[in-house]
Amino acid sequence: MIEIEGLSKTYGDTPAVDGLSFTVRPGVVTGFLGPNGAGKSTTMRIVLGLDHPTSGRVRIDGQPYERLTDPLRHVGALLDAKAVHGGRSAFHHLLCLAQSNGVPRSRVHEVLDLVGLGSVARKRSKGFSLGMSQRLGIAAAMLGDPSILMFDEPVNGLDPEGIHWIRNLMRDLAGQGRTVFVSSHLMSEMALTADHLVVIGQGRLLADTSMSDFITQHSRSYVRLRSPEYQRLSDVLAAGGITAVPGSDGSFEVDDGDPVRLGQLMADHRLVLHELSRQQASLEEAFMRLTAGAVEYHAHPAGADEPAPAAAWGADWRPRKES
Ligand SMILES: Nc1ncnc2c1ncn2[C@@H]1O[C@H](COP(=O)(O)OP(=O)(O)OP(=O)(O)O)[C@@H](O)[C@H]1O
Repeated sequence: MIEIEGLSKTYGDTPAVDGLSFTVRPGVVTGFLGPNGAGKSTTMRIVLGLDHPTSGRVRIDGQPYERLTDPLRHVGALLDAKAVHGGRSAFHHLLCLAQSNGVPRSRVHEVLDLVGLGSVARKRSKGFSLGMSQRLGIAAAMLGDPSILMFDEPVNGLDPEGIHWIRNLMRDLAGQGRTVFVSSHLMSEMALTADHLVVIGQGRLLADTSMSDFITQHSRSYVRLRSPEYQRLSDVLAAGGITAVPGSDGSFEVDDGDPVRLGQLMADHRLVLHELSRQQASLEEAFMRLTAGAVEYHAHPAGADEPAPAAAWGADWRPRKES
């Protein structure tokens, strides 16, 4: 596992990471989320010993990275897909890594086939597309058959087939009992891939929880009802003591409503419904609500003189208490 304890990193006056503590466990895919500049890449670089923390410590299977013998056999990482010597072929790039980590040559062929680059193994990597470079980076991460894998934005540049492939790969790796730690800004993809989430903002920990708990705690859940008899629906709800707010398309929304109870109530009043559906916000909505106050970079709305105000949406929203 990866254990991070009281980690801080300051560049000049900029605190990139600020007192972070969390543990990434084996057997599940852990998503690492945060707005731009939140400190995700800095944290991952420190885990790999590529940067030194200002304070705090990181342990990989109980040891600091520098103490690992043949580190590629313990932890494989994809941080920057384009950080490859462009004059080298995919095969030679991987062979150099293999030789310096006591990995047999045969494994190079294995990982090239695994990521689908077997047919271009002898081509120089400078001609590779972003998606091909990502696949080469994933091959490098897998080279030492490590128990811990870290991927920084691995789906960046991949086509839909590639995205599907890496989603299954990460889930398979976790299913084999490995530790999989992955950052991405693609929330829909993260929702399908990760079981657990670590969310940071401005270098600080905002959440360390399961995917389902994160969505439940940081989003609104409600039941939507729609009927051709709008006024009768409103009256039946009010008579039943149910607080409902008008939604779009002539619907009503009942926060934390029970669809069974609502359906029975409507049946008792012989009211025709065109919709009775439970609505749960997406990971994207939950993420935006949680991090609204921790977003550093805001776009200027077209034609506006001022930038969009920080935390404009969701600023007054509070996470629900755990029951
Ligand atoms: N080498 C560096 N020198 C100075 N400042 C840095 C350096 N690396 C990162 N930073 C700063 O540290 C903060 C965190 O950056 P980091 O790249 O870790 O964030 P991130 O969460 O990975 O962002 P993104 O999602 O945009 O990739 C930012 O303010 C960034 O400008």
